[in-house]
Amino acid sequence: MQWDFSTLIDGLAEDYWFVAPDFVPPSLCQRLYDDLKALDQAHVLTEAGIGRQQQHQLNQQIRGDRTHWLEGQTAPQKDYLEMMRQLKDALNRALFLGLFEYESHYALYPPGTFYRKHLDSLKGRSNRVVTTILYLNPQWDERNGGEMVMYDPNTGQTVTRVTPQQGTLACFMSELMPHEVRPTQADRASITGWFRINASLGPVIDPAL
Ligand SMILES: O=C(O)CCC(=O)C(=O)O
Ligand SMILES: [Fe+2]
Repeated sequence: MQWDFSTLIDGLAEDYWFVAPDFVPPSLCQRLYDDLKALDQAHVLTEAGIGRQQQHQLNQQIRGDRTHWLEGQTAPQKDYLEMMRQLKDALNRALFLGLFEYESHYALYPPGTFYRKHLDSLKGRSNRVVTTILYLNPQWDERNGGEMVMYDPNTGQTVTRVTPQQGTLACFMSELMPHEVRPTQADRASITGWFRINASLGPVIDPAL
């Protein structure tokens, strides 16, 4: 299947962010959602940490989700990673971003959890360039909260509030757009991913986690 990313690319180029409901078809979303639920039932999701490796520290005050890296072990993961591969190529062709790879994880926020306002990439310190988030819950009830709120980097004003409804894709420049996950009152399921540039130093390459 060939995906058309022209509206996404225009939005990203103009505003540094893009959000579209029903961007990913329900059939693929539902297969991903079932895949995530099966992983959760198998108790393989891990509590998310802040930072990597040595700096990795659990911090429930900042974020409360459980995650699992997508590595293409199942058919729906393969299909989604193929879609993101096409998006990477389209972004590189249109915007010359030099994106090198895509790392992504399932995330499950249990009731009462959130992710405080943050940037996905600190200037000059990370190689995450573009963030993508696909929401997986069918029929999200707005009374459950759990919106993703994005802020203007200059004014701090709210730019958009995104309901985590199945099929909605959000996309933004990782270094620029502060955002947060408001407290959720129901299990909230998504796939967060980052397109990265290659931060290789000499012969040592820097693979995705
Ligand atoms: O799930 C979301 O809406 C955002 C998640 C997020 O900000 C992150 O994982 O860095
Ligand atoms: Fe984030």
